[in-house]
Amino acid sequence: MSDIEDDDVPTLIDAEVPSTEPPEPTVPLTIICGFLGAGKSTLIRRILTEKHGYRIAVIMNEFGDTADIEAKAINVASPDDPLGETSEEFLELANGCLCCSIKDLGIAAIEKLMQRKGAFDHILLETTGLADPGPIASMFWHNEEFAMGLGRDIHLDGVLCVVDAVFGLSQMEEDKKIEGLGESLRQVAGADVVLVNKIDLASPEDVENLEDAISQVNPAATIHRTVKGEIDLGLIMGIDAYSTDKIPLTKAENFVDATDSVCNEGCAESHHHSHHKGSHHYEMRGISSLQVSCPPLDPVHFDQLDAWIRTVLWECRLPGQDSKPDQSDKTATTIEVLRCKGIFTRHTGDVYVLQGVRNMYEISKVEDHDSNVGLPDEGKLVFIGKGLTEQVRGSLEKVLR
Ligand SMILES: Nc1nc2c(ncn2[C@@H]2O[C@H](COP(=O)(O)OP(=O)(O)OP(=O)(O)O)[C@@H](O)[C@H]2O)c(=O)[nH]1
Repeated sequence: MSDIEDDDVPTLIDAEVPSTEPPEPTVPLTIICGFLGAGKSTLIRRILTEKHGYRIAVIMNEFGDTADIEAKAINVASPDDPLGETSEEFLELANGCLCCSIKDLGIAAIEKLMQRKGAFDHILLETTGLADPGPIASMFWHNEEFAMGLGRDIHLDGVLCVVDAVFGLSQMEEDKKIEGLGESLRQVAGADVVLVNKIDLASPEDVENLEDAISQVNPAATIHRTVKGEIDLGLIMGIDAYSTDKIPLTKAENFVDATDSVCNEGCAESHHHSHHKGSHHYEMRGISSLQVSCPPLDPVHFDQLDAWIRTVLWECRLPGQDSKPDQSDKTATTIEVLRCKGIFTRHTGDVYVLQGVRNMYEISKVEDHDSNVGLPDEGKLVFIGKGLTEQVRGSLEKVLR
């Protein structure tokens, strides 16, 4: 007889078998910001009324004119509210879009919208003309609270900024504040896609100058020219600008030539602003960008890059610098990164993507990249923000080589 007691007989433990079901897809969310009067409402009105085949939920601060104009087309559908007392919160439109009005960007309102998940495929979130999209973007990206809740249903697809082709340049130039940066520059800096709208009212030369200024502030944004927000919605939605597990097409293009812009006015070719090529440091009114080539990184250099980003984003200083510049020293510049992106390889050949919004960032390996998406010969890192001087560039280049 065995001396193993019954109790000792190993029993099978119910191990949690990983589900083979693919995770539920999350709904992409695009933040729309724009200069005052640039044409945000016009774009949104178009989206809410035209037959385009997309089921989009648009969240706006107030219905305003949009709802008045579309009142006849609106079918207020609220089974729980036959009297329509709360009908101003959700309106289902004839073209399949859902219009939602919220007074603030509180998570609760968006949660309410998500109860209608399945009724739409994409969310557009309009901000007021003066909003800095950065804090809103970070609310939807890598925020622990968000990840536990709404993050299971929503992912940030991109930030779209509408700029007035006529007044945009002067708005950007005038928009300097004694302390910090003006909102128009923050909007351009934080955008993944910029619509230069009202090009029917501006000369081609003025449009080019404006696009140059936009590229100076944000070389990684894709620029499209529009009249009355007329654009293929596929160019502004589903761009996956914050993805860390694949390389979005737009981004790869941007990294190959960050100053290309595409015209939607029947103009087939991209516009090249060749005088910026080869330049790696741009500056406009305190806000600037750094674009640095990145060779394949061995483990030491990879760790150095990670530590560099951590120090710059979290401590607003360069590694090796004791502390952030003394606030009373007017000549010293504090570093403030608003957005960073990058694609690079490690010495093993694995491709990595860097994504960052303000002080949050992620470096992740691209598991399965589409070989059709051309990678640049060398990796590229782009930082957009304040105080990104030549000294900062030198410091970054030093840790990479
Ligand atoms: N000529 C021309 N007018 C335009 C174009 N886009 C918008 N407009 C007009 O410009 C004015 C302002 O447009 P809106 O769409 O209200 O601008 P907005 O960005 O929503 O404005 P705010 O919310 O007040 O900041 C309106 O009278 C529009 O009809 C365009 O491409 N060309």
